[in-house]
Amino acid sequence: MAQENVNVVARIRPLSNETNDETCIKIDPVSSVITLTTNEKQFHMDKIFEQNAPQEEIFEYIQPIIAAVINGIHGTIFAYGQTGSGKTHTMIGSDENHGIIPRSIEMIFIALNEQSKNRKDNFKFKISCTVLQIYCEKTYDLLNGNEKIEIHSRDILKNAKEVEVKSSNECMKILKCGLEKRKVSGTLMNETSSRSHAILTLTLKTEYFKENKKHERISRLNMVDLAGSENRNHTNNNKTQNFEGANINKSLSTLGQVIREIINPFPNQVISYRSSKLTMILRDSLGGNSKTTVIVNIHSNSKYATETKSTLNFAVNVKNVKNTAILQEFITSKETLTLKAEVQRLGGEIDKLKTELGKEKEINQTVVEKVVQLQRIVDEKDNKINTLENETFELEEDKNKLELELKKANEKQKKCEVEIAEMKQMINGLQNENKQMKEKVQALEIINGQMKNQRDADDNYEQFNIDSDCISGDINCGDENEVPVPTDESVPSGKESDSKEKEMPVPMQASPGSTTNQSNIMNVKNYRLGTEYIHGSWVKHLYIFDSDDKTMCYIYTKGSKNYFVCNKCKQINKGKQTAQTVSATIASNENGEECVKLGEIEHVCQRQKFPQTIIYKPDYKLNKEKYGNKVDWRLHVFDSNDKKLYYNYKLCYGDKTFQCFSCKRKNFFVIAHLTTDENGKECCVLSAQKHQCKIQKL
Ligand SMILES: Nc1ncnc2c1ncn2[C@@H]1O[C@H](COP(=O)(O)OP(=O)(O)OP(=O)(O)O)[C@@H](O)[C@H]1O
Repeated sequence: MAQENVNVVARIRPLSNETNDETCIKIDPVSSVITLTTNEKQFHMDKIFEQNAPQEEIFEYIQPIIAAVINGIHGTIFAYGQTGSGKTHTMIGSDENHGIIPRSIEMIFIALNEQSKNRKDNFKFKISCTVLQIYCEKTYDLLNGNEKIEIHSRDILKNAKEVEVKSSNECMKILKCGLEKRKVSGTLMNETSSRSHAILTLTLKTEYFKENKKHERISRLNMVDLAGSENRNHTNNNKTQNFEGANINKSLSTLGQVIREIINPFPNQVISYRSSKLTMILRDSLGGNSKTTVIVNIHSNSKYATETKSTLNFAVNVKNVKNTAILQEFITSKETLTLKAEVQRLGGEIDKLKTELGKEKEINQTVVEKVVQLQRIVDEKDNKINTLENETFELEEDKNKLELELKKANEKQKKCEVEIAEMKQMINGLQNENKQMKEKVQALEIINGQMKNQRDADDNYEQFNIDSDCISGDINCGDENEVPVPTDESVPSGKESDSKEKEMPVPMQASPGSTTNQSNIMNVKNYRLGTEYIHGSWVKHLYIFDSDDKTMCYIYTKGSKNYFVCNKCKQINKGKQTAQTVSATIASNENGEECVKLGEIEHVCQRQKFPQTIIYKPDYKLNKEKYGNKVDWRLHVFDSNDKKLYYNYKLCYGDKTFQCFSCKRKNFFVIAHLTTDENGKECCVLSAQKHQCKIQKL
């Protein structure tokens, strides 16, 4: 890879029709030397095209570069010179007189099409173009709506729009279209002065197969029409044009500086390509991988001698720049190609999958959004449920409170009902007591009447003898015929018998059980005449009471005549004649008062409790109760005060005799009878025996 210098061509434009039309240079076309007449300084060129040199001649000279590009080597052609010196004329020309660019394009298409047609190595080519302009140090893409772009330091055209072109005409159309947007304005020096640097780049991609290997060549041809340097003394520009001119000069000055650095580098010099956009773009063209031809356009009027000198200095400098143009060919084996194709196919599949993944992502996104939406709804429902639960909880608390209050109220009501029931019972009890008291009063009145009658009857009192047969008899077995059944006249009411001990008449004089031989005469309050229900009949009795504790002392049963026999003694002394004198008689004393006269025989039998109790409804209750499969009659006797169950009797001995359920085994005689008293009133007569079993609750 040999280095070669940048090829520098000078093109002298025809003199303008200005007053001073003398030239400031002398040309030696053979030695390609230009001499400045002002100082006789010589400038060596590679080629000099004089004023009348036609466009074809210029193009013919630069053709080798175009050919190199066609063959895979980068090439650059750019025109440098003062404003109005013929740069655009040289590079682009006119429709009638094409410059280098259209001719190069035409040549490239002709050559490649010909190769494509004639070669047998499967030759193919592809051409694309970009058109940029640098205006006031900013880069614009003329094929993309003159959009401003940034130059990429490594891949210059990375951000530029690259348009594939199939023919030279198409390419020229696109080129023209782009260049129409180029910044151009009329100046004193040039009616159509370019105010920007225009860079057209053609990228050629060719390929062919040789020995089963693919040969790919990628080369670029940069064709640059620079904006012209300006001398203010000659331009008479407006403010904008002056500003543009200053920028152009600065840019060209940087180009000159970079060239000087390339040809005269300091040790470890870093070439300042990055100092301007133009030098960045021309980096490969100056000191890099490119064949480069610089056309310096010279306006040779002596008036522009300074500009010409500057241009010639630039030409001399750039001529010293060395480039190393390398063939841009890439050879690929068949296997690599297969692999590349596979990679490409896989890349396609990856793209496809990416697209599908994108869709799936979209779907997932939608699902996620829906899930989020549903979650939001669930959260809202949860909140509502929580609120309702709280309300339910509060309502339940209220309900519990109310139930508690209701329960208390019910209990209070029950208590009140119980109290009312108790009050009613109490009232009933009191009413019963009242009734009983009334009955008692009535009975006492009857007794009083009877006593009065008795007193009258006993006025002719006669002494009696006790019937021994009667005494020896058993009350349970045989004397019932002899015992007179109580009558209305002789028997006090059952209620009287039911009287409690505290209500019993209190003895006034002699104590029962006295051992004196004298007959004991007792006042009326110490005895009472009554009846006792024995074995289905009422037996007349005489009760004699203790004076101290008011309990009954002795009980006498009506004898056969007008006297009474001690019922107890009769049993104790069964079969003995000693009991015959234990008798009592109702009589009158010497004062005419009713009294009881006891027999003279010592009375030794034990004292007895009041023998029986007569109870009226509702102090007892007859119930039909079921015990297992049996139906049984029960008699419940109640306390007269609180109506609690007193004793529980079970039916036995016929349909009207009941035996205590609790003490029936202990005491055979604890029985009750349902009967009528001597007044025909329904009543219950409790056993004469002492009832010792426990009082039961109902
Ligand atoms: N060799 C030439 N033969 C005939 N006419 C020429 C030649 N060179 C330049 N001209 C004419 O001179 C005028 C200015 O030329 P041109 O626009 O190419 O200059 P320029 O260097 O591009 O100027 P600027 O830098 O201001 O754009 C044009 O009218 C052009 O036709």
